[in-house]
Order: sequence, then structure tokens, then C-alpha cells
Amino acid sequence: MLITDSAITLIQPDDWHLHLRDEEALQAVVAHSARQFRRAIVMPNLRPPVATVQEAEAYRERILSALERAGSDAASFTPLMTLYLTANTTSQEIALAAASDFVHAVKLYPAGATTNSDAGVTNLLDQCDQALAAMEKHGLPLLVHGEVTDPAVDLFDREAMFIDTVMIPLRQRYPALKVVFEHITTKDGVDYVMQAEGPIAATITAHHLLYNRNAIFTGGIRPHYYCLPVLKRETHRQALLAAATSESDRFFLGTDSAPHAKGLKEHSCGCAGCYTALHALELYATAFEQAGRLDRLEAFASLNGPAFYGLPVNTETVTLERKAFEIPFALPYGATELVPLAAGETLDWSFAG
Ligand SMILES: NC(=O)N[C@@H](CC(=O)O)C(=O)O
Ligand SMILES: [Zn+2]
Ligand SMILES: [Zn+2]
Repeated sequence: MLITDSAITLIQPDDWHLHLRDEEALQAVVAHSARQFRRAIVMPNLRPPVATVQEAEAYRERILSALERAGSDAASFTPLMTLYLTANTTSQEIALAAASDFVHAVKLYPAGATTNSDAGVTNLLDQCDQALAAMEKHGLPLLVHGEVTDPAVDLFDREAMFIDTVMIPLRQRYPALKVVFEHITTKDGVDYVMQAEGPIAATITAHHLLYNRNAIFTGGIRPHYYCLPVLKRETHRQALLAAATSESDRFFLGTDSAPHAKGLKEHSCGCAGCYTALHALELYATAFEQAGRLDRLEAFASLNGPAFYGLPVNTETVTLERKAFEIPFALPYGATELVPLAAGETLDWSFAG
């Protein structure tokens, strides 16, 4: 990694948690991720979900075709596919996934926890024993949206509650299962991942490193800062920043870039998700610089993820220049528009390729 007053050059990063959607939405966003990242773990929460290896293969083809249509070099971006865990996921399907060279993980959505999670699992340990045992056996990681869905539990406590009621019993029953605690948002999540035994890691988004929950309510309600798990208080943001910039190799980059049409965000019941694929590395660099730890960006963005997934580190490098980047107010999104996170604001870093 090379850091000067005017630029940072690092091994090309990967995005270990990304929503690419499908059809015209996919077409609108895929080139943004391919511009900055070499690979991305692609979330399977389509409608209907990507639940089988065959469906993942077809989705992968659609992603590669969209890239070509967007004029990107399809060989320069590798979508790493995931399966959506359901009560019907069989151990045979897990074996097929593990044997394939393009499915890299299985995603747990607790039913009702987030966007397109209604096909998800209502009771993980009761419903998914065969699949989890097979994943543990084959070394296929489980990616977890770690929030309980009990409406009686306060929205801001759902991640902490998940650790005690699901994560700990899950990892007791399957101690060799590789688990990624996705988009962690709390000090509780950080503390758990830091001290837990066995194969566990966590992704952290740029928005959870940059903002606390006040961002959702600054001078009025700001739907483009609403995502799940929801932004938390400042003490939690500080814990996330400390973890991301720490010596621990258990934390890595996952944007959770989650596009929703402008009209569905600015709505009486607005969708959860922040769009960051356009300017992901600029946002992460801003957060790491604020912490005075730009020197830790490469490990977080480019080294820790491949190590956990057992994949090679990328060979290309990318450069960020210290040059103002004005975030557009809106981007084309099929027949509608997409509002990127922090639209209209200016960042100190620009991606230079
Ligand atoms: N993060 C979000 O707020 N939304 C994601 C789903 C998810 O990752 O939970 C989406 O698909 O829109
Ligand atoms: Zn999620
Ligand atoms: Zn997500």
C-alpha cells in the first residue's frame, strides 16, 4: 500500500456484501461495482429468491450479460454467488453448491427481518439442521443478517438480542461452521466477533462507519439514511471504526449497497437500504482518514476477506486521489431514479481507477 499526501494506492478491493438486483435495476448498477471492485459476494434476496445452484448459475449469467451490455469488461469483475437459505434447503443442494466453482456462501435472512426476507427462516436451529450440518462439513460459509424479528424487541436492540438467542446457540451446535456476521452495527457485534472462538468474521458498511442514527433525523426525516440494521448511536459507530481499523483480520469490507428507486425510499413506508456502490471506496477512505488510519484500509478492503473465504488476494491495484468528488443528486435507474448516499455532498477522495 502506498500513501502520499495526494493519493492512496492499494490492492484492488472486493465487496463482500452487495445487492445487484435484477433486470433493469441490475443493468443500472452493475458497472459501478465492477469499476471499483474485483469481486463481490452477491446477495440472493431477489423475488423469488436465488435458492438453488441452478438459479445462482442463471443469475450469474444475467450479471455477466448486464456487465457486457454496460460496456464493462466482464472478465474484470467476478460475481461470487450465494444461495438463500430456506426451510427447504437440502443437504444435497449444499453439496452441489460446495462442489460448484461459483457459489461461495449461503445467506440467512430471518423471515421478516429486511428487504425480500419473507421466504426466509422462522427458526434456524429447528428448520435448517441438515443444511447447516452440510455447510459445516463442506466448509461453505453461512452469511447472517443478524437481527431478531420479534416485534416486541426494540428495533435498536435486535442485533444484540440475535447474538444471545441465535448466534451463540448456532455456533455451539456447529462449531466448525464458517460464519460471517453481516453488516454489524453495534459494539455488541464487534465485541462478540473479537472474542468468539472458531471461524467467524464480520462485514462493516461505509455508512455504519460514517454515520450514527442522528443522520436519519437531521432537520427532518431523511429516508436515504434508512437501512437495516438501522444506524445506531455514536458509541456503536466508534466501536465499528475501531474494529475496522484494528489489527484483527476478522473485519472486512461489505458495502451492503442496496438500491431502491427514489420513489420507494421517499415514501410513507420507505424501503431500507443505502446506495453506495457508486462511491464506496471514497466513502470508506473518508471514514478511515477520520480515524487517522488510512494505513489499515488495505487489510480491511483487500486482504481480510479473501483470507476468510479462502480465495486468492487480487493482483491489480487501484488508486484514490485526494481530489473533490461531488456525489450526484440522482442516478438513472431504469425508468426511475436512484439517490446515492450523501447525494449532493462532496468527498475529499476520488476513485482514479
Ligand atoms: N440493508 C438494507 O437495508 N437492505 C437490503 C437487505 C439487507 O441487507 O438487509 C436490501 O436488499 O435492500
Ligand atoms: Zn441484511
Ligand atoms: Zn444486504
